[in-house]
Amino acid sequence: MKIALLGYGKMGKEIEQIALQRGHEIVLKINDTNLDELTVENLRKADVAIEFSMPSTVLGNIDLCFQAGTPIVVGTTGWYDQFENIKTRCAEEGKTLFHATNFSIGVNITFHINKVLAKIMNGFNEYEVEMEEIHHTQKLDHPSGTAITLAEGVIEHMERKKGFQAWLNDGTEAKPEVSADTLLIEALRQEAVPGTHTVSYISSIDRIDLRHEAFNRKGFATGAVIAAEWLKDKKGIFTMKDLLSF
Ligand SMILES: NC(=O)C1=CN([C@@H]2O[C@H](COP(=O)(O)OP(=O)(O)OC[C@H]3O[C@@H](n4cnc5c(N)ncnc54)[C@H](O)[C@@H]3O)[C@@H](O)[C@H]2O)C=CC1
Ligand SMILES: O=C(O)C1=N[C@H](C(=O)O)C[C@H](O)C1
Repeated sequence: MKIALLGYGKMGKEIEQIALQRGHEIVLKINDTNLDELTVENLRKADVAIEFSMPSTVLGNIDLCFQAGTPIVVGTTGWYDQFENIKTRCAEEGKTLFHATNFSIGVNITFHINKVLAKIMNGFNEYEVEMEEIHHTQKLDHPSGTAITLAEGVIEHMERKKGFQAWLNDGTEAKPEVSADTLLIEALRQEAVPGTHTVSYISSIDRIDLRHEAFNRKGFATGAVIAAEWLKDKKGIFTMKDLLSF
């Protein structure tokens, strides 16, 4: 396949390696030094675009791919307030978009177990639930997209939680007081951490942790390339649940 990489930073470079290993060709690589090459005409030369840029640039890139008619795989996080608009546009205009807050298979297994665990813990009110995400210091958004998906999984299955609130624990703000029906997500930023997520259930006598720790970015990159391959000849909006068989 001919692939356009929209965002050639940490993830774009990792995806390039995996894509080449799997026999694909990179026909366009965009970062902030060559934005003049980011055109509808150039996007039409690609079978698929893989988008890992920034919260402030992702919507423009989705729009350009829709204009070009080029299917797009979106890994960028921090734009989900616009998700329903994009979903509607994708359906109305007959376009193709694959999105995931996390493309790693291990995280998607964790998403599944998280829902099962929340269903069980719904019956055990003596446990409080909280969440922690740790990422590298260059990360622009918080909480992470993955933490949002995990929080949504808990809220869907646990009656005593109705929403979530994020706390960037960087020393500038005290831990917020949250109401009993709010799930607190603590975001920590530490040098070079690719992504660690923990959902904890804590009672006065014990603690259960569901934790996923990425050792590097290979899992995210491999999942994104597999999604791009899977998307070939499909129309509509998809995510990892459509691709995986559990
Ligand atoms: N869904 C997933 O599995 C994963 C998602 N991510 C998300 O992917 C995004 C990118 O992450 P990183 O590669 O670590 O960031 P990064 O900061 O290393 O790379 C972003 C790149 O985008 C480029 N860029 C700037 N303007 C652009 C434009 N208009 N169009 C295209 N590219 C542009 C920058 O020059 C930079 O090279 C983040 O939102 C991150 O949260 C990261 C890892 C996994
Ligand atoms: O910015 C990152 O690096 C990551 N972002 C994604 C997220 O926000 O969940 C996925 C992964 O955790 C790495």
